[in-house]
Amino acid sequence: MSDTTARPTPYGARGADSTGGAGSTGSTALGLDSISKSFGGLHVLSSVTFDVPEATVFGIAGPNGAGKTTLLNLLTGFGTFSGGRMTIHGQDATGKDARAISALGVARTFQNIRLFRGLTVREQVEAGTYRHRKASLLSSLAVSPTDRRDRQETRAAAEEVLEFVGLADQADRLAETMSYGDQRRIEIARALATRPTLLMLDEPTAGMNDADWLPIAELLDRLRSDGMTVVVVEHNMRLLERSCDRVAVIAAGEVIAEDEPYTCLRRPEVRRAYFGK
Ligand SMILES: Nc1ncnc2c1ncn2[C@@H]1O[C@H](COP(=O)(O)OP(=O)(O)OP(=O)(O)O)[C@@H](O)[C@H]1O
Repeated sequence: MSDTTARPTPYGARGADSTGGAGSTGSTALGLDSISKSFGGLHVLSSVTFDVPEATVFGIAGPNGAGKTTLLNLLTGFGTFSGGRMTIHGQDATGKDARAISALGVARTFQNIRLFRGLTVREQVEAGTYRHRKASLLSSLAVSPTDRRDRQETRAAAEEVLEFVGLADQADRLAETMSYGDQRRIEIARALATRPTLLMLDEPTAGMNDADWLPIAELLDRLRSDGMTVVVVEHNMRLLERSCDRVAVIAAGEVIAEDEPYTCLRRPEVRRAYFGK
């Protein structure tokens, strides 16, 4: 793993170190070295090793039960490593909890949609800006004279993110009334509102039809153009091929292939893992 403190620009290329250009800087956003995880006697991950370069989209594929979500959980501070080492933007992040991982610039979405019931689209995203606000989440959601300025900043930040993901015109709708695809985009918007430099998405197109997943794929393209690093766990082969720079395939807890997507997904060992032949 390379050791670097270089940071990509946040989405929208507004970071102080912005070069205004797209594409990888050549340094490592996420480095995994021999990660393993067991639940009791059950070995779920064995010696998972790969590097994710900055400003790239990296796919993680594999059959059901392969260990993809377990890996994403470890990488975001949910659960303890049984072995191995992880770096984020060149810093050792092994064993850090979710709060510490978030402080390193990581945000994630979950396989099952986790939106707050009863909040509008805008409020869902405002909740994500909380990490950067002086006021508490509750007070920043309330309209009070004492924190009006903070409230305005929160609103502006949420609107900027909603514009970016194409949901600005839906901001005042209750999130639970939105389509499944839009709810997924709200989740991504909420993660982006934390201003991450490394975004991890767990099956962002699960259950979607073409009309829904293509906007997600286009969103990944724009995030990469703006310097974001994205790790995406996906079953959607078309998205993996279209949007990823590299893909790692995990089967039974081991990385069985890692390459650029077209080649990787056609390897015989990958076909065997998926189709048994
Ligand atoms: N907390 C846990 N305790 C025991 N076993 C677990 C736990 N979490 C996951 N597992 C097991 O680890 C294995 C990998 O599960 P995981 O959810 O990571 O797979 P996955 O590749 O994400 O699957 P899918 O594509 O279906 O979401 C499974 O056998 C699962 O039952």
